[in-house]
Amino acid sequence: MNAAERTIACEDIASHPAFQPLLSVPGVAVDLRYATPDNFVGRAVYGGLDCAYLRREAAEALARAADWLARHHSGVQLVVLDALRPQRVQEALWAELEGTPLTQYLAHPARRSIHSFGMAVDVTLLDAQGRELDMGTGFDEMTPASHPEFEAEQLAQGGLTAAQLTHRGWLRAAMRFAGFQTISTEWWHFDFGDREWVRRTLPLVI
Ligand SMILES: C[C@@H](N)C(=O)N[C@H](C)C(=O)O
Ligand SMILES: [Zn+2]
Repeated sequence: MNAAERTIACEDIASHPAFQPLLSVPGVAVDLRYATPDNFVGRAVYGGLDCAYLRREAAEALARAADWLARHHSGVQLVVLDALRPQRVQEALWAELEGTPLTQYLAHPARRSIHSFGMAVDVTLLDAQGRELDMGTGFDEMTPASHPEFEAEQLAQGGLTAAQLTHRGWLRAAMRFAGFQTISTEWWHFDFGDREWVRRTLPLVI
């Protein structure tokens, strides 16, 4: 397969059989922050693009995570903050942070984000009233308190509370049950499948 065959234009996703709309995933709310100015860039970076999709296998896994939550924490629901993110948007996000230490919170566009294959998702939890559960930091808050790897230290130092870590634990348990993997720097980010396999094998959405 050559490079052109291994890319899909975001504009063609709606009719592509490998992708599933997020709105069809049962038990999951959708609030794509990069489609609004409520993100670290401060403007809607998706423009007119419809990015509310995941690859089918990741969407099915998200439905399993939602089902696990419904069974274990009644009234608590997943809300998707970002999912499929075309390569052009990853490049725009990178340009915002380039030259700063905050690039540690982004996949380099040349290496490819798992989001750009439709195999990563940013999620948090809503309570029964539709309010976000307190996770200690907000989505894309690029500070040590957002790092799962520092949670024990943050708890000991009073930077995070036990309740906040309990909420993160519910989210992580649901997502891991469904087959997602965590990363060390962002509590909200989950990848589906082996990252290197995804990068080697799946078509990039541009
Ligand atoms: C920017 C942030 N929300 C994110 O998704 N980071 C990961 C690591 C990525 O860029 O793939
Ligand atoms: Zn992410």
